Amino acid sequence: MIRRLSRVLGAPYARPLRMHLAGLIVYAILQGLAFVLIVPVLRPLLRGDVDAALPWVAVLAGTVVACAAAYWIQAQLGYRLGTALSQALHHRIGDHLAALPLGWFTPARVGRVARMSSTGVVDIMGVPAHLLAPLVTSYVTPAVVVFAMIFLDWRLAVATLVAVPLVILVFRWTARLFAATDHAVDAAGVEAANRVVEFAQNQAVLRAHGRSDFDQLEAALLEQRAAGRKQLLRAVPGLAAAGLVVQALVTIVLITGVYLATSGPTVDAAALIALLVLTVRFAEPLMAAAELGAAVRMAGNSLARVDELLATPVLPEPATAGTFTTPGTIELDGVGFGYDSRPVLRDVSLRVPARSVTALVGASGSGKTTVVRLVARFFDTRTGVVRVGGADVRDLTTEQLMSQISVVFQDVYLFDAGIADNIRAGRADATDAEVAAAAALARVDEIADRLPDGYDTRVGEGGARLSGGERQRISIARAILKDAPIVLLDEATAALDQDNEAAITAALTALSRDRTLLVIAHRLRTVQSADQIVVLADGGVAESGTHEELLLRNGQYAHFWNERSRARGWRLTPA
Ligand SMILES: Nc1ncnc2c1ncn2[C@@H]1O[C@H](COP(=O)(O)OP(=O)(O)OP(=O)(O)O)[C@@H](O)[C@H]1O
Repeated sequence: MIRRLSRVLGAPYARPLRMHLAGLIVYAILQGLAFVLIVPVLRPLLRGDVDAALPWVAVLAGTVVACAAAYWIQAQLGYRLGTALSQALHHRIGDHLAALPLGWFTPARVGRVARMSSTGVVDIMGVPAHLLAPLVTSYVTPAVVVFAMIFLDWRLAVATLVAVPLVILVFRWTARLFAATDHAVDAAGVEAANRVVEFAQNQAVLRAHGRSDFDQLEAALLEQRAAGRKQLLRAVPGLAAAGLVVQALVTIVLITGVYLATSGPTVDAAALIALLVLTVRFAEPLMAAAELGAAVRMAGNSLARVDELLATPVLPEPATAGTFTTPGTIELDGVGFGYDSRPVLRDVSLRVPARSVTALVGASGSGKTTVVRLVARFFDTRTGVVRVGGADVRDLTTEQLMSQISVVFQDVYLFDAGIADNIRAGRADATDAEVAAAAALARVDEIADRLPDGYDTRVGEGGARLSGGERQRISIARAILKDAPIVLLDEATAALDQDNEAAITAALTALSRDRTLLVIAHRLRTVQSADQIVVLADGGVAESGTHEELLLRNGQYAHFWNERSRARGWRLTPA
């Protein structure tokens, strides 16, 4: 666990972790020594020789003080280390998330990351903060006393040592019992947490269907309970046996001591008292050690999940920045891609010239969104090349690629901040005047005018206080402010009221002026007026051309157009 923690956090933390462990061992040894020192203190006292005991009392007092100091230092260190670890883990997770391909972020994974960075990190920081100390002392302190006992009274040492292999065996057995069900308990916990989030997020759908229950959550909670119960049932024999063996150890020491004391004056009474004090003092912690081991293993599981996340490959970044040979262009050349083994795109080639509008159309599931995601490098292609500004996107740094592209998707996410702050997310150093100009072009000024605090009105979490159309206008203002040469747009499918519709049309016209636009088009007007229409079907480009050219060709597009524009169906909504 410590080794893995050191590896995950890197060199700066490996040393403090090792130091903390060493400090704990020193503290445990000092504690053991304090027990052992009872012997030279008691020996003269039992003979009635107080003077001879005094120097040893001083040594004992010194050891106790040193022990208390060591305890204080290691407790401080452990707590500080725990807090620092939590911070470092959050940074490591955050840095890695920032470098992962955008396509990695599915809701289930986001749920897992949330759990990992909350309870998972708390579990992990608990190890140095408060689990390691009792675990180390419950093993090391008795070991020191038993070792010293070899020199004080070997028979008492033997009596203790016979039980040690048994203790070790039983503890390992208990650990194995816990470990066998750890994975199931853990997986059930993750599943239940994800389902709770899903339940909360889908309240609108559930209520619309008159449902207050959610079978999947119910099932996940039952599974979690069953997994916990199964673990307990399987581990109980081990825990009981551990308790029994520790009790047996105490009894063996007691019986041996009493036997030696009663069968003649051969036993060292002081050593016996020290050993008895130790066995009584450590019986309980030793029994608890089996359970503490389980908590440490749970933390180990959380750490393994963090490790797994950190091992998820990030998008490889080139060492040196690429060069744009044809700024503002997009090109897909023989692109093949699939989210899993099923190919979504087989061989897509298309070219979007600078400052032109290309409309992507095709049946639902034909891969329009996938094409746009590949241009923004949410994923890397399996075959073929995606070029932006003439450069292979894999040769561009994320910063370079993102400087070329603005993305306006349907599921616009706004931060719970003011309208102006949300627009400024497009370009952090924009002046107020620039923000206002972008807002005016995207007709956001109309929204700000009717809100109580104007541009400073907070939009609520995710922009909840605004309508879908209003959110999209803010996102268009963001893109206008960013002023990237290429705009990737997923046109809204939802029907908008007339005002919003007109405002968005005006905003999009402003956005596409002098820019390259690749749009997943749903409105007839957008498709009709595009410089180029690309029809996707069967994982490839079925046909491409202008509206007139494609109608003349009388192929798939003409067929769709005639059929669906009459029925106002397909994926095109009338302007
Ligand atoms: N994240 C994902 N994981 C797995 N499969 C996916 C994922 N996203 C899309 N797909 C699948 O890839 C195929 C193409 O989806 P895509 O969203 O690109 O189509 P689309 O043409 O944009 O569809 P629509 O018009 O309905 O939005 C679909 O079969 C879809 O189920």
